[in-house]
Amino acid sequence: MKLSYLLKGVKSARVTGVFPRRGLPSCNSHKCLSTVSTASYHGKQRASYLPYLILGVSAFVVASHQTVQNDTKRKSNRRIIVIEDDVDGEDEDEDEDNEEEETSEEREERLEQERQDRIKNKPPLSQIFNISDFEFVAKQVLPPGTWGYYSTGSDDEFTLRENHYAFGRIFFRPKCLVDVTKASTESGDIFGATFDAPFYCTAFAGSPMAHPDAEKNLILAAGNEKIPYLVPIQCSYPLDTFMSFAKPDQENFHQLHFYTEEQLENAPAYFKNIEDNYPNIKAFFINVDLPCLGNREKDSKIRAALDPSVNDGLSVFAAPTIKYLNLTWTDMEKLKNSTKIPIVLKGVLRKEDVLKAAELGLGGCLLSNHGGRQLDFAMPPIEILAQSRKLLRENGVKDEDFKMFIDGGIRRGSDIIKALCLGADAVGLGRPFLYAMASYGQPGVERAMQLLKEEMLRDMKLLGVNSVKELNEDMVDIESLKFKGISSSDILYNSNYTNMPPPPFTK
Ligand SMILES: Cc1cc2nc3c(=O)[nH]c(=O)nc-3n(C[C@H](O)[C@H](O)[C@H](O)COP(=O)(O)O)c2cc1C
Repeated sequence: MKLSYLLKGVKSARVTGVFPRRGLPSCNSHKCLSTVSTASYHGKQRASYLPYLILGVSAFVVASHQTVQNDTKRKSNRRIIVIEDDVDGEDEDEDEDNEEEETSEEREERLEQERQDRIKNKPPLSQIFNISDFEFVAKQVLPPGTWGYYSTGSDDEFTLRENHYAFGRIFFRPKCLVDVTKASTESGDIFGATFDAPFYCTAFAGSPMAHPDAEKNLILAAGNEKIPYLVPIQCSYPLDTFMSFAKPDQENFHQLHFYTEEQLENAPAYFKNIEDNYPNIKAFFINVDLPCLGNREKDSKIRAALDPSVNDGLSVFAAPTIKYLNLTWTDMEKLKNSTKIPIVLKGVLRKEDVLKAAELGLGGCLLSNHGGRQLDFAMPPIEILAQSRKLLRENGVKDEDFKMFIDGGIRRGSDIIKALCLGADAVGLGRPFLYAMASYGQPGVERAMQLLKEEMLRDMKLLGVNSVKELNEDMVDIESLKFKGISSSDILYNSNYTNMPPPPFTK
């Protein structure tokens, strides 16, 4: 294997999709994502990485030699081949020469061609076994600028990682000898609706960069799988067109945020329109986590590395200048009094605010840190959930009177079950469905939903429960939940452990 190959890794390309039809800044020039020079970026890094890499690999070879004599020769030979290839530098020089000769247009074309090849040769859906597989494929087929926008967290991304890792600190206490032949993932009652499973596709901007049909994939897949979709206010279709894609009996939620005082003043009229014309929208989820935008540094860095002159389109998402309306509890009370549809606060991050929302008579809270994209070091929602239900119950708020949702880092059926055990009525997933859509369109989103249902059902049976109603705190051990950032590593075990292979590309 050659160093040049290792360093090239994921290649970049020009964006081919269109950005929003409506409501969002246009990116039709594609310049914002005409990324282009991942290779030259990597190229620049090469010179400085090379000595370290050689030193590192050499040290590894020496260490292996001392510890495992018998096996050393074979192993080190393999490693040395890597080094010799690189130290020898023939291919490397050749590559560099080629790069020097290549104009930026040629490079752009080559990178785009390479991405198109990956799109053509992507693994069939039948090779996708879990949500991480979708992520792997999306990372390969999306232009790097788009990938950066989707995958970024804020600042150093502690919260982004903790969202997911927190689930790894909860363990199950399964019951044995239970008849689970009738187990079902069907949700409980959520604002008068029931679904095939208690998870939903959450609201996110930027779908048109993933697929030309954008959010249409999501609402159709959600309808076929009987899963709720949190229809985003930043949808790239006008609301009436978009809702016409839904099945007549398909029930959904609607996410809202406000940019201006005028929009806030017009909210009652907007609510009335929904009440009169879209009775299948069962709740409004209003953002309370957007007094300003988080510092999505990875996104900015990737774009800057790709093209320092880029200053339009997508950058507006990460720009500190974008202004949302600074809502307060007083606004929320007025909003609540202006509609019959239950209001859920999206982005609550402390149990005291959950109680306040319940006392205000709101419909529920969605514990969310925006997928780690707003305040870094905000707590993982699953941990706040464990505290919040307890506080609500202590204050006499019945579970059925106040709905709890969480999102962020949920990637497995077991994560969904853990959240239900700790008092969630349903959980939201964002990037998983975004990546499934980017890689495979509507069938991908449906497959992602099916996988989660299958995982949920299997785990419920293994837990010894038949329905989501039976999932409660007694089924989990959360002793370690509060110990954030701690990971134990069994080096011996890990050195023998083989990583799960990613889904194979056909070429
Ligand atoms: C690319 C992207 C765009 C998003 N845009 C919005 C948005 O416009 N409004 C909103 O309320 N949340 C938005 N979110 C946050 C999601 O609603 C949700 O909180 C988050 O994705 C959950 O984390 P997960 O991606 O780990 O599942 C966005 C998330 C992503 C990844």
